[in-house]
Amino acid sequence: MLKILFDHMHGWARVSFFLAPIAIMGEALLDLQQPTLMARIVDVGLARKDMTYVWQTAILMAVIAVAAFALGAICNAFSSYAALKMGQNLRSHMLAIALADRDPQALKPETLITRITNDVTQMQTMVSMLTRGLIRSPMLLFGGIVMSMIVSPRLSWIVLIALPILAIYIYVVVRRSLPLYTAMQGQVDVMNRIMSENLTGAKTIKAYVLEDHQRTQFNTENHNLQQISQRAVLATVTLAPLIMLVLNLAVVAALAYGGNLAISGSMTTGEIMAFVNYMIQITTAMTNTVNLITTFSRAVTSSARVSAVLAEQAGTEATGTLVAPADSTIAFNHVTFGFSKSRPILDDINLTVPSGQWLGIIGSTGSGKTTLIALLTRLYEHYQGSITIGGTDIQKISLASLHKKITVALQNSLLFSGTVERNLDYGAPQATPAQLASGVAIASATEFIGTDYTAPVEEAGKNFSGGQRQRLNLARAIIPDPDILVMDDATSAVDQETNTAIQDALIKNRRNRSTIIISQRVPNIMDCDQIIVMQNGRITARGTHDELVKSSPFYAQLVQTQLGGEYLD
Ligand SMILES: Nc1ncnc2c1ncn2[C@@H]1O[C@H](COP(=O)(O)OP(=O)(O)OP(=O)(O)O)[C@@H](O)[C@H]1O
Repeated sequence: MLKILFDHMHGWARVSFFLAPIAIMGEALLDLQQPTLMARIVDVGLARKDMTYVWQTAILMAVIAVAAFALGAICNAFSSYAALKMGQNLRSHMLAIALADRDPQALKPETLITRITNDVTQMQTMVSMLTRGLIRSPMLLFGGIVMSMIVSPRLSWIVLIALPILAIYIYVVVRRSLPLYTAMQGQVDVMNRIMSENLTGAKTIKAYVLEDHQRTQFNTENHNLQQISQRAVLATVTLAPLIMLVLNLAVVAALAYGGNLAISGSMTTGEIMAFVNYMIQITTAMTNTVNLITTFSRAVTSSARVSAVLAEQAGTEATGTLVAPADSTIAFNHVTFGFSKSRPILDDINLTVPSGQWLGIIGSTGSGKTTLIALLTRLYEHYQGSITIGGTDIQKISLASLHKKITVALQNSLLFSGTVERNLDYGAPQATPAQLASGVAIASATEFIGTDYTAPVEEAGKNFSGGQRQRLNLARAIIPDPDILVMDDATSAVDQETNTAIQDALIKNRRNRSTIIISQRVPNIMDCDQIIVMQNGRITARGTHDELVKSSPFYAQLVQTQLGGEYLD
């Protein structure tokens, strides 16, 4: 955990982290002087009726109080700065890892959100408390014990009885409550997942009239959270009152026994007052230590969850520094890939798409078409065989250069909230108005967005229909003018007429661009230079449309179903 903290504190934040405890040490030392000075006012000043001594000591106490205040404030400022900077850096780092993660399944959004917000906040609280409390509380605790014994050695048995009782009780409570707090954090993750499913899937839930089912599921988990929280709270509910009870009993014992000693003349009033004050300091320090232990343990759980995210970095550090070659020939050489070792999703794929050619991919659902593109864009890298572009292994090409060369329009690409323009120039911030207009026209999006690109886009583009969203996505992929354009079922929700218009516009503007079209619609791919048929992770047939209708029963069947018998002749 400390490594995570240090790694995310730089410059002044790190200096502040070390200066804060020094300041608080000064504050604690000064605080420890006050009860002794108070005793002197009573025992020396008041007893001798020496008002000069009383005033001098009182002024000294006031100066010490102001100095302690200043040191406390300095410590707070330093520790807050260190905590805020650490949190800021850690959050940015985690988000960068999440964005760079090329396996979107690895980091689940709902747990990621709790980790970036809640868990980092826990760690920030711990940095503040660590710098303040880790030094101050033990100093006040042990300093208070030592000082109380020096000031009133005859009352020290009260401390020696009270403190072990408290220490044992605190140990038992903390041991019982810590696992419950850890379980609470896990349950918050579950709640976040259900909340996010309910909110994002609201339409589906309504369509299937599943409101009651979802409500029951939510209420069950909500009840579980309440139960765990209740058990955690119950485990600690007696702690603070017990500390107060022991303190009060100790004070009563000090007054009773100390009073006796005072009457017999073997102890002074000031010594009793100082002892009582030290007892208050000791119990306050104990309460703070308990809070520190709870915060610390929560932060330990949080840091384990945060470090699981940071560990993803090992898998996300992109290799490759080369610039993508000008030649766009794509080659898959004996590529085999699976999410688990037992089940290959792509099995010995061999494929060449010469520069500037069009490739059509058709096949059964789940046959690995999208995965093929995921490999080409380096979303997953643990495959056997090699993939090259222009003869260069794609793993040697920098991600930035690769993604400039290839753009992908997916079936369900996300639109970001903002304006149409912000979405269109996402991959090409320098695009000119003419380039934007050209991309929009090719994607047949002009009819519904017109030429005013300042129109608003709501969260996830929900103020557009499915087909309109796809056309905006397609425009976004075309605007950077990539050498290789991939369309993965990118027009599946678009009506037939618009689909044909898009096909025609793509052909008209093809220049020398390689294009890969994944589609279940034969008309979308039938004019491609090469078509591959995929089934169960393998390429089972390849050729032109005319060749495939003869050689592939699967393809011929699709043509028969979608276009009718005359296309088979
Ligand atoms: N992240 C993942 N983890 C585990 N399995 C996955 C993952 N992504 C895809 N798969 C599995 O890989 C197989 C191929 O999926 P892929 O999306 O490539 O198929 P597809 O041919 O594009 O299908 P469709 O036409 O339905 O879009 C499927 O069986 C799918 O269940």
